[in-house]
Amino acid sequence: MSAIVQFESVGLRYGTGAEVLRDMDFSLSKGHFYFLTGASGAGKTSLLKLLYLAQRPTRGRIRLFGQDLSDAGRDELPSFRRRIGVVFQDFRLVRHLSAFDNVALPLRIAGYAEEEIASAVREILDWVGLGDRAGARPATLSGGEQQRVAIARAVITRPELLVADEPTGNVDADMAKRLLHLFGALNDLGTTVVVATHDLGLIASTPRAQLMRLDRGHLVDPTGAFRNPPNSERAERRP
Ligand SMILES: Nc1ncnc2c1ncn2[C@@H]1O[C@H](COP(=O)(O)OP(=O)(O)OP(=O)(O)O)[C@@H](O)[C@H]1O
Repeated sequence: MSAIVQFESVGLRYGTGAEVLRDMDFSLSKGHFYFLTGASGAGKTSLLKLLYLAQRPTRGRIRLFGQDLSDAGRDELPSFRRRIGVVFQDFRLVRHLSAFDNVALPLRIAGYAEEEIASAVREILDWVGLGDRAGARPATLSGGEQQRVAIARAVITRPELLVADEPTGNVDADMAKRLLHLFGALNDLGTTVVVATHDLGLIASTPRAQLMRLDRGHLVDPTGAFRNPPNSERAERRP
């Protein structure tokens, strides 16, 4: 199985502070499903930012889709970003656009026909249980509803890599399961999924997923970290 992401001796610091990520050496296999866990402040969001190219590492090398990012110029980054779907912790919906238009945005940018966009957006909004709120602006939606719009927007293009930061933090357990099912369906279509979460129940209910655990900026047990649950025999048998 080929790697979609490779980190080699990667470190990240903000400004002149101490490194918040250090000695990151790992690779993610194409088409796999990963959970990223760790205490608050361990560096999960920072690691995801490196994955969706909102931050560059302060040392080391990252290869994404087989290309070394240190060789990529700023003008090349948008073409990488188009291949990545992101669910931000704070949603980042466009305030003056309806739920429908927020979800449609990536397809419009990619130049799809309006007819195609309409059916795709309706389908995904139904999936996340917001079929009847398509015309609502973000300010009139609850936190959980906004989160579901953000998820719909991130998955609508069937990205090669989906990166989600606490995507079920604002929804109830039933909706969390449903959203995980959606991520699973996308994963079945070949998308590599990386989900940062504190929700151990979610992890336990997703046996296909592998586990990455961060402890104060360090990936714990890089050789054994990619198992769910860690060190189980079942996980050992994965290809
Ligand atoms: N823009 C920034 N400037 C300076 N320090 C930052 C910045 N963003 C994060 N940090 C610091 O980096 C460390 C890791 O933060 P990060 O947000 O990646 O952790 P996290 O595991 O996602 O936490 P949480 O679960 O609370 O979201 C923390 O010590 C944090 O204070």
